[in-house]
Amino acid sequence: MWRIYAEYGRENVGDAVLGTVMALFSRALGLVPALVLGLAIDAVLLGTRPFRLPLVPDGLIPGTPAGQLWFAVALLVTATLVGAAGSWLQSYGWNKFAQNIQHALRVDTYERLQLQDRAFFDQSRTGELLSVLNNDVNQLESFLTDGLSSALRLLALLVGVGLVMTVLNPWLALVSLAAVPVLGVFTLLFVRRVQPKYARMRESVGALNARLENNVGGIEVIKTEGAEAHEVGRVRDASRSYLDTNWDAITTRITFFPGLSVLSGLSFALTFAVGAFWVLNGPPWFFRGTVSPGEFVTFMLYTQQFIWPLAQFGQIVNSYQLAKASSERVYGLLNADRSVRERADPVALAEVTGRVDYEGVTFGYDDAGDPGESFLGDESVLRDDPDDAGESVDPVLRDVSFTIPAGDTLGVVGPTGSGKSTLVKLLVRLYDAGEGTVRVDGHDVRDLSLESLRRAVGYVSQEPFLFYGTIRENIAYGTFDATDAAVEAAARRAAAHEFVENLPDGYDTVVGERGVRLSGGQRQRIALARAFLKDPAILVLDEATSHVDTETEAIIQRSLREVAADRTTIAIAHRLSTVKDADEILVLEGGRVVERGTHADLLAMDGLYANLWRVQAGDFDDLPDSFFEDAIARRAAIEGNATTD
Ligand SMILES: Nc1ncnc2c1ncn2[C@@H]1O[C@H](COP(=O)(O)OP(=O)(O)OP(=O)(O)O)[C@@H](O)[C@H]1O
Repeated sequence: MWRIYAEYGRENVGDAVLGTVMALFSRALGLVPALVLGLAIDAVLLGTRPFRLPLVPDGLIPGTPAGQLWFAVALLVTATLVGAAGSWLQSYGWNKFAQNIQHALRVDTYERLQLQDRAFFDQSRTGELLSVLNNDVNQLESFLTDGLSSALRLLALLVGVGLVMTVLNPWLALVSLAAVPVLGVFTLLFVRRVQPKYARMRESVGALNARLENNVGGIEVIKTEGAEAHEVGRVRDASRSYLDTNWDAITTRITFFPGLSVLSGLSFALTFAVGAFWVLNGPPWFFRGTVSPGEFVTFMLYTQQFIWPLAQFGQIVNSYQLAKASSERVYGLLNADRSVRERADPVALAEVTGRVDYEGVTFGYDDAGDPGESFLGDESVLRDDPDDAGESVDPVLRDVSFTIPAGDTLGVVGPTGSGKSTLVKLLVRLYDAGEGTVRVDGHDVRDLSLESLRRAVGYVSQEPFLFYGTIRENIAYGTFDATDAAVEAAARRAAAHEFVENLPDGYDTVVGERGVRLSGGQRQRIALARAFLKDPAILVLDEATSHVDTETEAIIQRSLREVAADRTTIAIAHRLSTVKDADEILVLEGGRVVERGTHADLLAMDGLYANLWRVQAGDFDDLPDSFFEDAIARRAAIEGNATTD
């Protein structure tokens, strides 16, 4: 928590100083009424001491009792009004301080989150991340606004009122101040008990958010599977877990506050008893001196000002503990380690020719960061099944080597789960290869600046993501300064222009969250248009046309021939006709390159590719029995693998 003050407080220190000065000022003014009241009783009503006030010249004080009374009233009113203005400025300063810090922290945390590698997101639950970015950052508000200012006010009180009380009557002050160490010990006990409870409570908020976010995202499956009751049960469990952890913290907290009040009340009663005895019978025990009724009233009012805020100390400690639990989660995210990092002095690719080399590349998803480590520590609820954490899985790519000369097209085919998508994810460094090297234009991708690497590569994934917004915004995503004409030209190439034109608002049609208002094939064409508009040196198409009908695909293929003519292209496809004209085709099986060559070479080899080609041509009769046996074995291997993932 203190780190937040150190790192973010500096820029907003002016607001904090304003808040603090005003807090102390209004607190000091708060001392005036009691002093004036006690003086008025003794000087005006009882006439036992002269009407004199510290810091006020005697010349200003009226000589008659009536004048003194009105003077006292005027002082009371002025102190109240000026105190209120001071307290407004205090709130203004501290609220501004808190809001600005939260804003900066939220943006920094998001920026840091964006830098995380893909493996981090694979291991994290979206709802949990949102919970940290939102709930935990917001949770800091109460302490940032009030915590430090209240603590400072309290300190000023302890010192200020304590001093005044000591000056007024040191013996009686001793009786009142005796409560301080007792309350301190009591508070310490509370902190020890409540701190782990708050940490658990914040975790269960995260888990509940993750569950809710997951369910809203998966609403279609929930409905089509008729799983509503099942999901209500799971949400109930997550909510119950939050309720239980929160209730546990609440019961501790609600015992603490009355406990503090009792201790404060006892201390107040003790001071009253000793003081009243003193007024009536003279000093008790070894105490010395006299106490007038007016002094006694002043003293009791100060004691009240001193004791009850001490009880409020509990509130500060409580909001500190809550904020601490949240700040630990925020810093957990800010400090989370990354495996994909940029070198200190990365090479920026300027003129990209587009040569790509893979050299002995081996990769397994357990290379991509230890799934057992979470940014929230061991007790994280990020993983559904923590027992699986850290389990080693077989490499997904094994010793893969190939070269794509600049401007060539590489087709990648192979059975499902053979590692095709993984292969291209290493090119854009969504993950880093465990062994071996991936090079672009002769540079190891790990030496390149991520910005220049990703600018050089246009990547259309299997399930493209569209943002909530218009079609135009989605196509121009990443090429934010594109003109409308360029957007339209890219859409034409991706065979998207016609359907976009037929939408009610054309390019200004809002696609809904994740593009839900479009069909899968339409989404793919928007993503293709996005890549065409980016005009990268290397184009990666991962099943980029799998959802479009064959007729539309033919149109896209015609454009692609033109688009791919002068740039390096990697095309992954199940539909072999898509890659038939590639300069080279790699056939992956179980993460290994098992065949390579042109379409004609591969047919001539009469291996896996030739058999897959027969399958797609519908020539099942020409397939050897070994093809089916291998396919069944492959399925079993993939499914076996999936259960250990
Ligand atoms: N994020 C991930 N974490 C762990 N394992 C993964 C992850 N993504 C993929 N895998 C596993 O890696 C293997 C290869 O997956 P990949 O997506 O590269 O295959 P693919 O050949 O592209 O399959 P498809 O043709 O079905 O798209 C699969 O066994 C898959 O279960």
